[in-house]
Amino acid sequence: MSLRTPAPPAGREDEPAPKALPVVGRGKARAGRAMLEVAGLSKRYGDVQALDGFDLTARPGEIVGLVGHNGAGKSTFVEIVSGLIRADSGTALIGGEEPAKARGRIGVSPQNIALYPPITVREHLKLFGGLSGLRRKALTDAIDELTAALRLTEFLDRPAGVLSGGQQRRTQAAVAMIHRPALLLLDEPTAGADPETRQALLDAVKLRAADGAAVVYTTHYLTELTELEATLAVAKRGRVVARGTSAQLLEGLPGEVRVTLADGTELHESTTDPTAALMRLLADTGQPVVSVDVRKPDLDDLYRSLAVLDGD
Ligand SMILES: Nc1ncnc2c1ncn2[C@@H]1O[C@H](COP(=O)(O)OP(=O)(O)OP(=O)(O)O)[C@@H](O)[C@H]1O
Repeated sequence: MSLRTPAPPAGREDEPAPKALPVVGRGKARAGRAMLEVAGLSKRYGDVQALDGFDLTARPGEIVGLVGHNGAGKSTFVEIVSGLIRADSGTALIGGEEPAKARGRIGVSPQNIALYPPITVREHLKLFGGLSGLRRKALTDAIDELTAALRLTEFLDRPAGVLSGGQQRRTQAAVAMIHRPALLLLDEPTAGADPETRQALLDAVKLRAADGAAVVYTTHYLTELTELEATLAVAKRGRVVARGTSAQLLEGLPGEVRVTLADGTELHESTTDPTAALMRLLADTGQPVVSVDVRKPDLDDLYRSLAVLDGD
């Protein structure tokens, strides 16, 4: 890739936040040098500026939840860091090395399934584990452990092409993890997944992070990032506009209280104090209440708050 801007110094997340970032937090980040250091990445496709100064770091053991609207540039970032495409400018370093040199240290689960239909789950894992240097018992142990964690054991000898969508997603994740990469890039790994598939993936990701991998996990589901205890990076128009824990980023944002009355009337209030709002709504209903729903602030609320800050 073309690399024109200098590499960022180690530990840059310790520096004061640029003004554009509402919150900066380090979450579970371990001390020491970041495994992933991305600074000022730009990428243009014709008229579309897909990335426009994208910065992100991830430390060993940290799970970074990369969120943002469709088209914010998340997959383009993943493709550049995994060495599939080149940036126009900026730096992407994995353990201090460019993506092309760091391939063996990266595991990628792309947004679109990329498996070989005729070959089995076991053959996929033997192939990718073998390419990274795993042999004999180490390889079979790694396959057994990972497929058990991802609840894939019973599908080991089935060709990828006949697996269900959820089974393929888990196989894709297994291919990304088999060589215990230092950097794991998972691009919407649970898209379309049922609850069991989702849980298996989340459990496996947590194990890898506990093992010391730096993980970048793109998703549209905040609940997954809460379960993963991920720090959040919010992408917008090709750059990261907010960084912190979900508690930090959501603090002070209003959720919603909704009360449905017997005659079908719906009362709702956007509020940061659901108890007080509920008391207010219930005080003068004058008829039986059918249901009460309290919604905590979510990613949509976060995006809206950032849009207000940006003057959108
Ligand atoms: N190969 C390509 N050719 C042309 N435009 C592209 C290409 N890849 C991405 N883009 C454009 O770049 C922008 C960023 O796309 P990207 O896929 O990175 O967004 P994203 O945040 O991953 O979105 P989503 O949440 O929908 O997956 C979009 O406007 C997209 O249309």
